[in-house]
Amino acid sequence: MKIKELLVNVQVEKITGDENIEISGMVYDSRQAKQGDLFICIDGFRYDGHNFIPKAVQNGVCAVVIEREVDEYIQGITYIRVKSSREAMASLAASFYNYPLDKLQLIGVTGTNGKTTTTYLIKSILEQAGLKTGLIGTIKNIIADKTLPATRTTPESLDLYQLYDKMLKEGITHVVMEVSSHALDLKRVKGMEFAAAVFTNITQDHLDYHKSIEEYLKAKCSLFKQLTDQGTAIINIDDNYSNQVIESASARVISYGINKKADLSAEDIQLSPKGASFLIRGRKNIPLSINLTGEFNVYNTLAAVGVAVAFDIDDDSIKRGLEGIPGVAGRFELINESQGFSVVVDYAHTPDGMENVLKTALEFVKGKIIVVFGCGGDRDEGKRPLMGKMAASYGDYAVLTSDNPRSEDPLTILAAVEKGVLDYDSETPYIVLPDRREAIFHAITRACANDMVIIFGKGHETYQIFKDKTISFDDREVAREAIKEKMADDKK
Ligand SMILES: CC(=O)N[C@H]1[C@@H](OP(=O)(O)OP(=O)(O)OC[C@H]2O[C@@H](n3ccc(=O)[nH]c3=O)[C@H](O)[C@@H]2O)O[C@H](CO)[C@@H](O)[C@@H]1O[C@H](C)C(=O)N[C@@H](C)C(=O)N[C@H](CCC(=O)O)C(=O)O
Ligand SMILES: Nc1ncnc2c1ncn2[C@@H]1O[C@H](COP(=O)(O)OP(=O)(O)OP(=O)(O)O)[C@@H](O)[C@H]1O
Ligand SMILES: N[C@H](CCC[C@H](N)C(=O)O)C(=O)O
Ligand SMILES: [Mg+2]
Repeated sequence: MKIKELLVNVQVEKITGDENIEISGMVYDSRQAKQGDLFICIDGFRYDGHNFIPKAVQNGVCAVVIEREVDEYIQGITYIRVKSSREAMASLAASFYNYPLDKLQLIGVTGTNGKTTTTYLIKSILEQAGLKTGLIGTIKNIIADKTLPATRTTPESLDLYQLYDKMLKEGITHVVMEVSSHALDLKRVKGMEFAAAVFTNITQDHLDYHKSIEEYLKAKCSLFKQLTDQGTAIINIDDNYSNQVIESASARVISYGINKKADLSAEDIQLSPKGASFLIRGRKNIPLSINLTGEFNVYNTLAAVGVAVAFDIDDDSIKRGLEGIPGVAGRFELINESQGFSVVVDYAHTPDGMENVLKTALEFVKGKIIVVFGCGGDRDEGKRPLMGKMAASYGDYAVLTSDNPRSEDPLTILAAVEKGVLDYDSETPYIVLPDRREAIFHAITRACANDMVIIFGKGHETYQIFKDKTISFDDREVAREAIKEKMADDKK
């Protein structure tokens, strides 16, 4: 494709060099550049992509997109200067892949918690209705029967278009994706129009990035300005910020909730460790028995039903779709080795997520609740004491441990968490064990009949990120090992 043709929807400030040259691919990372590629320079948080132009040229790129003047203009290379490289990337990718979104129905899910779960529920309903649905999100990206690894919740615009293109080639008609606040702020979904957008909730997280809850909310709200004219906003009316989200919606709204009057609500909610049963009321009246527990999953279900209403899906498909899901990996996943106590691996990594799960556990756990958790390094520091407070207020015993310390010292993170435990309630017994394996073994060794050990924070993750290395680590595998060892010891 000629550069000139690619630039139709891009606001170009200046072109230096030949705009008639052909490009064969696009990249935003010099390390991935190949012969004939266009390299898009992004001025990032750690590096400035403009500094890697010589490296990209060495790797064969014939053109670059820049957003500032550079010291040296290499001969034979076409330079396209734009106002914003990230915005230009989204437009360039759309035209490079020949506008796949013209033929796909896009459904976006945003909110602090519940995005992954809700996307799986939506996919399941749409597929029961016979609609071929692709999925993009935290755990993995799914295209028909293929799965592709996910490195982030919402990929960069270029990677998104690559996925849409693949999906279209596989006959997919609907795409359900998580849209993180980072993605909205960093223009990863710039220019993409959504047929439906879901707002799950906003609670404390990511204030390292957004700096204030208002900025965080503003990023989330922007998704609802990207709805098509016939699109639908599906909004959790019980959330404190729902009004602001509704105000920003450029299309019709379907509300859902349990406490306030809503278009879709739930009644007669019964929870057990294995699932929940309830009646959907309002725009749909459907009795349901799902394999996901907790009131928060009733909310996620209502959100998915809202999308089904938007697409005019029949009740049978909705029921089969929701009841057919066995659970979502690492979300309240029960680890069962026939031990006499329960072990749960859950991805809660915010105070609100923890509170929801702990409140759910209190509904049916007869013994003690033992909580194993930590907080991510290089992430919102404000949530650390708050998560400590949740463990102290709902747990009977807390094991504070590492959860992806990244560039930080694990003990510094744990000191902030410990402060939350102590400030809330100095009576709750706890121990600090930075080694996560040791922490999980310790918790499981202490569990007695009818207790529940809840291991928070890493869910489906299969790694632990430290300053200098990333190691393989899977809470579910380690928990199984610990249970088996305890059962063998108990027999002795
Ligand atoms: C805050 C954030 O999102 N940062 C993302 C951002 O980083 P950055 O702008 O700082 O990029 P950078 O590393 O400084 O590099 C600048 C540019 O130089 C390029 N480069 C760099 C080195 C080199 O040798 N050659 C080269 O060309 C890079 O490819 C990039 O284009 O752009 C990078 C490239 O696209 C991303 O990898 C990086 O995500 C990092 C890994 C990250 O951790 N992001 C998290 C916070 C995130 O996005 N999370 C959300 C929400 C999670 C949730 O709650 O669900 C998500 O959607 O996953
Ligand atoms: N609707 C909800 N409200 C509050 N907490 C929830 C909700 N749904 C799930 N959770 C909790 O949050 C955890 C993460 O859920 P999920 O992966 O669906 O959220 P997410 O928004 O995709 O998270 P991420 O931001 O990491 O992508 C779950 O393990 C559970 O503890
Ligand atoms: N998407 C979230 C996931 C956090 C999961 C937790 N294990 C951590 O590493 O903090 C983030 O990147 O903030
Ligand atoms: Mg997610």
